[in-house]
Amino acid sequence: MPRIAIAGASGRMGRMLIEATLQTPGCALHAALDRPGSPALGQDAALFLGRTSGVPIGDDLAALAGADVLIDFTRPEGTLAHLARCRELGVNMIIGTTGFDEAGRAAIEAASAKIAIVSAYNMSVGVNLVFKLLSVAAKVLNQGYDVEIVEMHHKHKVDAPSGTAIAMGEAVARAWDEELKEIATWSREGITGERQPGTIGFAALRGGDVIGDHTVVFAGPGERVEITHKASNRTIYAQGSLRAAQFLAGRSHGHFTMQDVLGLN
Ligand SMILES: NC(=O)C1=CN([C@@H]2O[C@H](COP(=O)(O)OP(=O)(O)OC[C@H]3O[C@@H](n4cnc5c(N)ncnc54)[C@H](OP(=O)(O)O)[C@@H]3O)[C@@H](O)[C@H]2O)C=CC1
Ligand SMILES: O=C(O)C1=N[C@H](C(=O)O)C[C@H](O)C1
Repeated sequence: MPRIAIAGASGRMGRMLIEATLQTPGCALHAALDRPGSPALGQDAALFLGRTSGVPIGDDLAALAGADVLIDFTRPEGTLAHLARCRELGVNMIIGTTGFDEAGRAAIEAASAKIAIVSAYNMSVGVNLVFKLLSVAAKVLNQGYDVEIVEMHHKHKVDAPSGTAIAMGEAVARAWDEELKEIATWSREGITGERQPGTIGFAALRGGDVIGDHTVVFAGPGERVEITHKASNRTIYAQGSLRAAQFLAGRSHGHFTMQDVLGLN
């Protein structure tokens, strides 16, 4: 039975994860964390569900001791602080946070020599299937097709483009034997000149309560292929995270993705 700690306990994803953990037979809620100064500190982690779990929300990372896995959907700086403590304590991690820079990604990779980590910019089954579809589409539509990635999220999202959009761009770039950072056009404004062939364009829309929509457009001569995923409930990310926690049970180290968890690799 994985003993699960959850970071960002009062956040949008933290709450979904607490609910899913409490509802999943074989999973136990071990600790709930939020940042120092959070108004949620001291509350029962399940208060928002109108029930009690016996686990108060705290900011002391010592509460991680004895957990099998920390599920972390917070911010890069929070996740990296949690990563350091998990590494010391030998607690595995599921990382859903987006917006890491290269140094952050390298820190996660380095920590995976000591603890087992699943990190993924999108934990849903559907998006992970889309990564596969994109790889096939990009191999077929590899000449004369312009790729544009459009995403829309709720008005509270702080990073752009979304981690998922970046991962979709990476799936296309990989299929073309390219590095995304060499061929990405992250945004456009003003007199941009004509589109350069072989580039991947990104557009990020923000508004309302949109959970997460992503479309990859392959625009070619005389036709357009569009591959779209739309999230209508955050439970898809929580369920994927719990699958990842079960996947890590008994693993001591290594860096895995949701493709590994879902057997898509
Ligand atoms: N991989 C995936 O499948 C998904 C990834 N995400 C990603 O997960 C992250 C969280 O999203 P969401 O739940 O919507 O965000 P929220 O802002 O709703 O929740 C974030 C939580 O983390 C806390 N937090 C913020 N900064 C820190 C810090 N430095 N240390 C510790 N805790 C901190 C927040 O506390 P406070 O509110 O007090 O600041 C809050 O409780 C984002 O990066 C998002 O892109 C989201 C959905 C799916
Ligand atoms: O912030 C969100 O909400 C989401 N973030 C992830 C991302 O950046 O891709 C996953 C999902 O799209 C929701």
